[in-house]
Amino acid sequence: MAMKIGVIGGSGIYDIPGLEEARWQAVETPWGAPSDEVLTGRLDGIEMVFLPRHGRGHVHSPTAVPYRANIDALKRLGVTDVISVSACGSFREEMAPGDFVVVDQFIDRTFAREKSFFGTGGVAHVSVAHPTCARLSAACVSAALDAGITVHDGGTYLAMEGPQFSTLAESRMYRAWGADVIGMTNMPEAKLAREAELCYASVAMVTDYDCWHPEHDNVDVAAVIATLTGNAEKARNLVGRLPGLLGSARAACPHGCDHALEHAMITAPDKRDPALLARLDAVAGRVLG
Ligand SMILES: CSC[C@H]1O[C@H](OP(=O)(O)O)[C@H](O)[C@@H]1O
Ligand SMILES: Nc1ncnc2[nH]cnc12
Repeated sequence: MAMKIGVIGGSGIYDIPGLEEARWQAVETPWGAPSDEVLTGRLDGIEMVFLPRHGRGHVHSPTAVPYRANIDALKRLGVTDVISVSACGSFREEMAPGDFVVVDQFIDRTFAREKSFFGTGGVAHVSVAHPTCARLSAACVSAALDAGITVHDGGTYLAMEGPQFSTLAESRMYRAWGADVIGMTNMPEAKLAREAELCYASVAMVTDYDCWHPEHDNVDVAAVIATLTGNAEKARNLVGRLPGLLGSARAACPHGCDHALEHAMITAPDKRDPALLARLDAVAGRVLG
């Protein structure tokens, strides 16, 4: 199978320059419109699809990002591996602004979003014990090291609803829970990628110390943007190295991301809702036949 890399760009990352035959194109999905048109093209001979999570011009709030449409659109376009690039706050002294964290765990505190492609008439339960792909994450760590970025291999990302930043009590509590970084978007994105049988890795770029650190100012958008200006360049450098590391011929995922739905559907075939099955054509077509 051919490798096709999808990149979801977060705050401060609204395009990726340097794609060959780059073209912005609209994609329709049964879950509505994605955040924006997608940018398709090739990098070092590998097909790439880029999607700005909040839309160009940062239109969608974290709650309003159409997560299901975004993941469906990438799947529909034949993407096999998704790299999420996000801004985040840090709960650890040693994870400093400017550092990257290749996240491997999440605590999902979001509550106002559609979190699954499945539902009445088509119930499925996938495992998210290991919510990111270890193979793809390892490639991101290598790409970051090659690019001279200070990168932390693994970390727990707390996904909050927002759009307001955390209170001091929340920030202290999340630290005590063992969270390493905080953001507003990687959930339900990671869960939906798993349901769609896509390998998913999350590169979180530290922009601030949230509000827990006695020697740093409380986070605000100006601080995030100031750090992001440098981080965005680093992120593009990282992404530019991925085609060389991943290669064009893709072996099946050794961790089973691309077979996550194998034993997940529990609704009896004669009880399934044809309308829902139709919407699942791209996401679950492999198992629904
Ligand atoms: C602009 S500060 C808060 C905003 O930034 C992060 O966005 P993303 O995860 O898409 O990079 C954070 O999650 C909030 O949405
Ligand atoms: N401290 C923070 N909390 C939530 N989302 C963020 N994105 C960047 N910094 C953040």
